[in-house]
Amino acid sequence: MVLSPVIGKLLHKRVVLASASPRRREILSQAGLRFEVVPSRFKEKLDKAAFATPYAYAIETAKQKALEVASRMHQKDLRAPDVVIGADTIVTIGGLILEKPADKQDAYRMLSRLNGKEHSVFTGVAIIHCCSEDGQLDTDVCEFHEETTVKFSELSEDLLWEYIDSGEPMDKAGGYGIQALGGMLVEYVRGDFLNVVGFPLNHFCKKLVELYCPPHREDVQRVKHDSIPAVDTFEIASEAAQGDEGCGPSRAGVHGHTGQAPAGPQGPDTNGLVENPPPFPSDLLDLIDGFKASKALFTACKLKVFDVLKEEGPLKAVDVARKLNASVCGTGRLLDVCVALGLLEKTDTGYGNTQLASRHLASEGACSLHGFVAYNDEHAWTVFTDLESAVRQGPRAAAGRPAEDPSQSRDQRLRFMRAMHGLTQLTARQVATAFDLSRFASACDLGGCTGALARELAREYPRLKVTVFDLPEVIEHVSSFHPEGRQPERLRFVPGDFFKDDLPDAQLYILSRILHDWADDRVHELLSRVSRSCKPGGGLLVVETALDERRAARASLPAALNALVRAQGRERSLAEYRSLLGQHGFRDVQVAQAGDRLDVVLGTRASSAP
Ligand SMILES: Cc1cn([C@@H]2O[C@H](COP(=O)(O)OP(=O)(O)OP(=O)(O)O)[C@@H](O)[C@H]2O)c(=O)[nH]c1=O
Repeated sequence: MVLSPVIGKLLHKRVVLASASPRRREILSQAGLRFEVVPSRFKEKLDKAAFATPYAYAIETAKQKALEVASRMHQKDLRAPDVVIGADTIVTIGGLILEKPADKQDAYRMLSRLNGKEHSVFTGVAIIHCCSEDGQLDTDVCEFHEETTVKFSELSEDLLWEYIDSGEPMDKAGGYGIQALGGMLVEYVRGDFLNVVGFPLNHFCKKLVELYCPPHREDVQRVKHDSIPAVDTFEIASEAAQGDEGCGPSRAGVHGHTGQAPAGPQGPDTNGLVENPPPFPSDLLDLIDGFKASKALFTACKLKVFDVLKEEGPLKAVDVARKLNASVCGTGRLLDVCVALGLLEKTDTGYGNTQLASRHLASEGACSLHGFVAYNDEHAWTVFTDLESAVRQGPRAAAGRPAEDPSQSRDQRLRFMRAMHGLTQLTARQVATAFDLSRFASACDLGGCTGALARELAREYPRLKVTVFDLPEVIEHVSSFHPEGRQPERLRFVPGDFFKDDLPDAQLYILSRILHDWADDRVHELLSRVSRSCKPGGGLLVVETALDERRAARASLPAALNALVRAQGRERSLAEYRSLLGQHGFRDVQVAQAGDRLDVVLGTRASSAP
C-alpha cells in the first residue's frame, strides 16, 4: 500500500537506493517506496575541514555516494536508473564529526564524548534524477539535510562497555543505534527520530512534493511552509502537474524552482476559487496495472528465473539471459520488474531471489507454488479473458471441473494436480490442526488428489489411517508427486468416482476444496452419499474459502469469479455450509479458520437419518 500519494509518484520509476544501510532500506520500504538497493562504493573520506558546516559535509558525501552508483549503473547497464537516492548520517558534538567507529576503543571514545550531553545528528540526502542522452549520463541533483538533537543520560563505564560488547555500535554513526539497545542511552530527542535512525522520511516527502507536485500559486498561501501538505493539497498539486505533461520533476522542479503550474482540469471557477478535485486514484491505477504484475510473475516462473537464481544467484542480467536463452534486454526488464514487485533483490553482484521467491516460486520444494502459478498462467488466464461472456450469460453449465473433464489431456490434468498439490501443501498443516481430530481412527479424503492433505493428517495423528479417494486418472499420477517412493503405511489411494462408486469406509470424511466446484443439486447429491456412508458419531470435514463478511472480500472474490467462468459451482457463505451439513444429518457443526484464506467446518453424524 502506498500511504503517501507523493511516494506513489516514484512507483513507476526505476528508483535505486545507493546505500548498504538496512535502516534506510526499511524506512523507505515501509513508506511504500519500491526500489532496488545498490550500495555505493564511494569512500567516505572527504576532507571535513573543507566544509563550512557539518551538514555540508554530510550532503556532499550523500551526493557522492549517489553519483557513484548512478554512473556505475549507467556504465554497466547502459541504462541509468531514473532516480538514485543517497544519504549520509553523522553525529556532531563540540564541532567534531563522528562517523562509524573503527573498533571498540573508537566506539568507547565516541560514546564517552556523548555521555550526559546533547549532540546533533545530521543526515544529508541527495535525490539524483538521471537521464541518458547519446550514451551520456545527465544528472540533476536535489539535496537537503535534517538535524535532530539527542541527549544522552549520564551513563556508567560498565554500561557503556556492556553496550559496546553487544556489537551494536559498530555500523552506526556516533557508535549507537537509537532504534535498538542504544535507545536506553537516550534521555530525549528533539526533532525527527527517523533522521537519527538514518533517513529523514518527513523531509524527504516534502522534497518530493516540491519536485513532483509544485503547488498552485493560490495554494502556496494555504500550505504552511514547514508542514507536509495534507493529502488534498498533494492532489491539487498533482492534478495541476498532470495537466502539465504528467506529474514528474520538470527541469525547473528538480532545481527547486516552483513556477506557476497551469490550472487543474477543473480550473478556477468563476469566482476565482479553486475547487477541490477528487483524490488522486493511486490504488485504482495499481488495480488497473495489476494484470501486468501477475503476468510478469507468471513469465518469470515459466522461464525458470527463480530456479536459475536459486541455484546460481546472484547473477547479472546478461548471465540470466544466457541461461534462459532469452534476450538480454528483455531479461533485464523482466528482472527489474521482479525487483520492483519484491520477488528479486538487486545488489552489486547481480540479481538474487528474495526468500519468498526461493521458497514459493522455484519449481522444487515443499512450499513451491510453481504449479499453481503455471495453472493460473496457462489455464485461468485464458479462461478469465472470457469473464465478460460468463457474466453476461451466467455460469457455463457445460464446463466440468478440470480434473473431471473427459476431454482434458494428460498434461492438463497433471498441471491441475501440480497446482492443487502446491496449494494444499501450503495449507495442509493449518487444515489438519484446525480441529482436534484424534478421536477418529480412519479418514477418507474425497477428491484428495495427490494426498498432500492426507499425508499431513497421517503425520499429525499417529493413529489415523487415511484413504485418498479420487478418479483413476488422477490416482495414476500420484507417485510422481512423492519422489521419495513409498507412501506411509497408514495412507492408501483408492480410485473411484464419488458420484458413482461406493465410498470407502471411514469414521471421518473430508471434502477439501470440492463443494465450491459444484452446483447445489450436485452438492446435495454428494453430501447425501457421504451422509449415508458415515456412521453415527462419525464426522464430515469441509474445507473451503467461504464468502464471509469477516474476511476482506478480496480473498474470496477471485474464487467466486473462478466458479463463474469455469464451471457450474459457486462459492458459499459459512452459514450456507452449516446449513448444508445440517440438512444432511450432521450436528454440532463447528467452524474454524485455517490460516487467513481457508475455513474448516466440522460436523458430527447424528444417529437419526436426515
Ligand atoms: C545515529 C544512528 C545511526 N545509525 C546508522 O548509522 C549509519 C550511518 O552511516 P552512513 O555512512 O550514513 O551509512 P552506511 O550504514 O555506511 O550506509 P551507506 O548509505 O551505504 O553509506 C546508518 O546506517 C544509520 O542507519 C543507526 O542505525 N541508528 C542511529 O541511532
